[in-house]
Amino acid sequence: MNHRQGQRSGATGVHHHRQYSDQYHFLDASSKWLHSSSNPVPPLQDYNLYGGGGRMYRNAQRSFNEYCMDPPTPPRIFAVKKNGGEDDSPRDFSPGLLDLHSFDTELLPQISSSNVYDATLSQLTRGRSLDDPEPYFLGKQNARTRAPENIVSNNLSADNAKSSNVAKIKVVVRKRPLNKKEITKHEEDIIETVSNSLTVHETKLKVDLTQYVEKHEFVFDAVLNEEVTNDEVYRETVEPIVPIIFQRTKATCFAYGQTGSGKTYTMKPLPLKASRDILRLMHHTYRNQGFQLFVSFFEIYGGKLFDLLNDRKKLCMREDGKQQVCIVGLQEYQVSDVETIKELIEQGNATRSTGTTGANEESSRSHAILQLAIKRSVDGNGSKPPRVVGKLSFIDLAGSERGADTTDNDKQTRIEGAEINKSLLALKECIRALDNDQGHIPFRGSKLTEVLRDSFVGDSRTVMISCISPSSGSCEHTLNTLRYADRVKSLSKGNSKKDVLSSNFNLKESTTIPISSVNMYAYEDHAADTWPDENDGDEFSPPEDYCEQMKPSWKKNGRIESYGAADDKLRKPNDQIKWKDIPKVEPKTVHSDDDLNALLQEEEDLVNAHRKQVEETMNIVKEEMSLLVEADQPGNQLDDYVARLNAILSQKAAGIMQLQTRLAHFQKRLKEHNVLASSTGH
Ligand SMILES: Nc1ncnc2c1ncn2[C@@H]1O[C@H](COP(=O)(O)OP(=O)(O)OP(=O)(O)O)[C@@H](O)[C@H]1O
Repeated sequence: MNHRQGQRSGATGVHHHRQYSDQYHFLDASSKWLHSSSNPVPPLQDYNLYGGGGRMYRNAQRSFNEYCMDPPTPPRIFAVKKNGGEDDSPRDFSPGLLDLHSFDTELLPQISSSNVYDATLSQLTRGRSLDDPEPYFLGKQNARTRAPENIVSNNLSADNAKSSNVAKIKVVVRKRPLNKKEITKHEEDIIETVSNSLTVHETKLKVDLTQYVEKHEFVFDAVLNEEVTNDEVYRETVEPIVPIIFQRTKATCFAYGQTGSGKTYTMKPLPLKASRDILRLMHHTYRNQGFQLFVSFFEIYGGKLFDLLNDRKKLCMREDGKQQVCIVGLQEYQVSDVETIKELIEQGNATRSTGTTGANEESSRSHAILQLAIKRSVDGNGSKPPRVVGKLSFIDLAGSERGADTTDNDKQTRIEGAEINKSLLALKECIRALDNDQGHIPFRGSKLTEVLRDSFVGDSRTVMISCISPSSGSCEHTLNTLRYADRVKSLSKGNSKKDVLSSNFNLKESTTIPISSVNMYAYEDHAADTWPDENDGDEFSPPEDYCEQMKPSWKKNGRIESYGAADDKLRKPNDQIKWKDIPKVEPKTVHSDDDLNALLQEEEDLVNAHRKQVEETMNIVKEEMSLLVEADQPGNQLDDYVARLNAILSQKAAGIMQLQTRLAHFQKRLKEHNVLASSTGH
């Protein structure tokens, strides 16, 4: 019997503590009490009380995360106040707290958040216990009638809390407000959000030119509407993963969406907010434990790496004997205050290559990766270089709409677009593999996924923020973005079909990738610690002939094509196309990296051919419409009508046949991969 069990007595397993002041930890709405240095968090002991609802809940969750990183002892009782308080909104608890839910003590809903502190800590520090009847703040007696060991055995150890509290893949959608341009053009807001679901109201035309609205409903882990602030975005996305990177967990968070949808607006503040929290943890929770924070920032352009904090020095990526990826020569800065981090981020952003698209003047055209690495000295006296404990990288990958425009005459722009599309395809494969705990991760599909290699192995987390524009003019892109997000979400185990409530599309299972740009925040590797020396090797110089310093030529010559034109050309594929015939690509389909590359290329070709076919179909439909109008006119020429209709139908049939042939070929390739992958055990 351990110390804790020894403290229990009676048939109900009730605790009897009489020295309360240092035995309770209260997590209330008042973050000043929780986090201020003048009022440090008391050591967590037997009882922990969490408030629920709105800000109080989030603070509770944050503190819970912190606590679970390094609990002195497993907690005994968690009290959760829910469905009440200031915002009075019922809330679901996150998986981590859900575990606690069945063991909680519910506080009376009428106790407001601001009163919880008074109603709890002040009571208990005055000598009352949760064991004592205290109707003032205890609603139900759950905690006092449940055996404490149930709580201990229900995943409240640090490790379990770590893995259960933050979902492996989280998909969040953020809708931005209509901008001035859209308002001037009288574009409508077609996105309706309710809780974690959203509906796209797509206006469509029938053949007789009458309008109708098609609704597309989606459900995600969270849907953030136009009123949600960047602070709230942070709390919903990155904040929960900050504490776990102290425990060797890798996290990937990326924003995805068409140009101008708000990716940069959404992602830009996140690294700084994360740094602030990391430093706070280092200075308080992990004070004197030897943790250090390092910042690095680089970009991938045209498959090459450039250091954004070192005069755009060209970098090289190498793999060590353990297949750890490292970026040779990447400059890392040790930081201990938020101001310095801010300056570094600004410096990197200013160095980053951006270009102007028709839709967004500040459009980014490369993938930028900002890393926050947490390291720790193992020997305590600083004689050995610190080793990486965890890293959180913030990646901004953008500009792929230009790749979508197949009519783009600018070769450079087309190459950029193709590279980004390739990244998206490869990323999807990696996330698939990640969520299926596959041994083989197809990270070689693109430079981006190669760099992110370590994000896809071991205990890692992925957060994807899908940014969407609310305007009717962006409907096609918005649907593409949401389908991609939905596809990523459906990769989560047990999530497969139920996520789309009533989608009219069969595209969900298709092999298409929406053509949109991506911004990512991602975790990067521990590789710098293991290459070229297996044990430490934090600092190393690149081989001279390996990394020559040079400025990219596109810096002077690059130009960005107008994006707006592409908008009209992209249309949802005709529903009659038998997308449902396309087999679902299971993760096992990947055999080797070369195979994957070839497959990715074919997928891209198929998508391009499909797009072209849709464009042609649009033209044909226009022709058909005018033919119908003519046919309705008095005195029309029947022979002429029949001949033209014949020609149109033949043209349509030929286009469909062509695409079907290509599709059948691709299906065959997918099957081959599947067989190969199965036979080789991948
Ligand atoms: N949630 C929001 N609230 C207010 N303004 C927003 C929001 N999201 C985006 N904006 C504004 O919309 C414009 C475009 O946003 P942003 O530059 O973030 O787009 P992007 O998706 O990063 O585009 P690109 O892919 O071209 O880089 C900016 O002026 C930004 O300030």
